[in-house]
Amino acid sequence: MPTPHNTANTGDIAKTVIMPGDPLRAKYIADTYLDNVVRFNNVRNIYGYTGVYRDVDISVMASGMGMPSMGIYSYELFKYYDVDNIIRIGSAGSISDKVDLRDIVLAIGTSTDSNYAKQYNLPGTYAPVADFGLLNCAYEQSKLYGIAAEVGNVVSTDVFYNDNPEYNKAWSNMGVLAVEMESAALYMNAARLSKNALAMFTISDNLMNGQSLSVEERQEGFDDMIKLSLETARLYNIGGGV
Ligand SMILES: O=P(O)(O)O[C@H]1O[C@H](CO)[C@@H](O)[C@H]1O
Ligand SMILES: O=c1cc[nH]c(=O)[nH]1
Repeated sequence: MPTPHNTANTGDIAKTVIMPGDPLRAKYIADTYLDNVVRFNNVRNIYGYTGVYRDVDISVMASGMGMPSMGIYSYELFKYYDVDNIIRIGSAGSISDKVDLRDIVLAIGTSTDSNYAKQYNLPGTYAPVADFGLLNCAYEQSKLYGIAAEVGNVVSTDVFYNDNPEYNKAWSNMGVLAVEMESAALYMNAARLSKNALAMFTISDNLMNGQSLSVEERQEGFDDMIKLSLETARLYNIGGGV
C-alpha cells in the first residue's frame, strides 16, 4: 500500500531492508551488489531497490538524515510493508580512542538527546537496543570475513553542528564510541512494532583529532560494512532469525 513517502506496493519490498542514510549509497549498493534489481521508490529522491543478493531477496532504501526522517521511513517499512528486519548502515564520528577512521562499529545500544521516546509516555528513560539475533549474526559474520568490528554504545543526536564544546566528551566519558543521527528512532520503532533492527557504522570522522573521509568515500567507500550488512541479512533470512 503506497504511503505519502513511498510508492511501493505490498510485496515489492523484501523482509530485510538495508538502510543507509544517503540515497546515493543505496543506489551504489543496488548497482554493485544486487542482481535483478527493481527500484520501488524515488519519492523525494529516497531511493529504494529490491534485488537478489547471492540467493536471497534483499531491499535497500535510504533513510535520509536525522530521527524524524528515519522515524517515518522505518515506521512505514515495518508497519505497512511487512518488513521484519532493518539494518542501518551509516557513517559516524568517533569520540573514543577505541575506534578510528574506517573502523566498523556495531551498535548494541544507542543513547540519544532526542525527544523521540516522549510519544510512548514511559515512566522512565528508555534504553534503545539492537536485536540480539541480528547483532550476533553480524558479529559472527565479521569474524568469518575478517572484518574487525567493535561492539558498543553510540549516541543518536539531533544536532550535527553542536554549540556545546563539551557534548562529545560527556558521552565519551560514559564509554560511548561514536556519534550519529538516526539509530535511536530505528531501535524504538522496531521495539514498539515488535520488529528487529541493527545499526552498524563506518567511522567517517574522528571528532577527537579532526580527521575525516571525503564525500566520495562516504558515498561509496564503505564496502566492508556493506558486505557485512548483506551477509548478515542473508544469514538471518536463511536461518529464519535467531
Ligand atoms: O551516513 P549516514 O547514514 O547518513 O549517517 C550519518 O551521516 C549524516 C551526517 O553527515 C547523518 O545522517 C549521520 O547519522
Ligand atoms: O552524525 C555524524 C556522522 C558522521 N560524522 C559525524 O561527526 N556525525
